[in-house]
Amino acid sequence: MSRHPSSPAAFIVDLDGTLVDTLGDFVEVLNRVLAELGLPAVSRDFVERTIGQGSEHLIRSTLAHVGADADLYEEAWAAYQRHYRELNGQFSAVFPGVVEGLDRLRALGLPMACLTNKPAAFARDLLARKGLDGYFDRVFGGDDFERKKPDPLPLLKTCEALGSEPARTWMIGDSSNDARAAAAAGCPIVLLSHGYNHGEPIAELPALQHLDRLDLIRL
Ligand SMILES: O=C(O)COP(=O)(O)O
Ligand SMILES: [Mg+2]
Repeated sequence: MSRHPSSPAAFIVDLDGTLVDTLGDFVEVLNRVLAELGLPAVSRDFVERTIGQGSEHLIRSTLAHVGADADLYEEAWAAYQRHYRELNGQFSAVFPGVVEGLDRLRALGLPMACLTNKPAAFARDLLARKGLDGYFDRVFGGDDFERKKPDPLPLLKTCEALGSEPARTWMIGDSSNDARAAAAAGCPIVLLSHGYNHGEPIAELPALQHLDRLDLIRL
């Protein structure tokens, strides 16, 4: 029985910037790819501003940023996959408060999914390597649906998979992609401040809750 109308019935949790600080992985992979292609390296700042919309967007933006020919995309994509598969998680860390926060969510006994724009295979691998895989009934990546966040489709499909109503399925994320997708899907949004929001302050986006750590979530 629900405690009040907006009490959660399920949770959908983003991965990069929300559960795991993966910026180091992205920087390392991209710079290995660029070195292999004989192109200049990119800065951590550039990568932080650019991640969140999936690997295709990241690779295309990176090639454009270093002034490379867009025709290099296929080669860069293949190299990106190879390097990412190999070092996934090695330059990443679980954010403080995440394990405690997930424990608090799990204690409610509600269905939980991880939904990221990262390719699903990399997401599953990263969750397992960081010991976070056991929390989720379902894991969906950017290649599981026709469109990625900020489109609402991935959230609506995930609600369907969890058997939960969007209005009572809380999305927990770190960027405007999560916030826009949640708003369009009709899901309440909880935003974490420690992630990557294209260089914009996340506090400016409307949310049910703004948190500095996941374990501070009000349930
Ligand atoms: O763009 C990505 O690959 C990661 O994005 P996420 O924040 O949806 O996990
Ligand atoms: Mg994110």
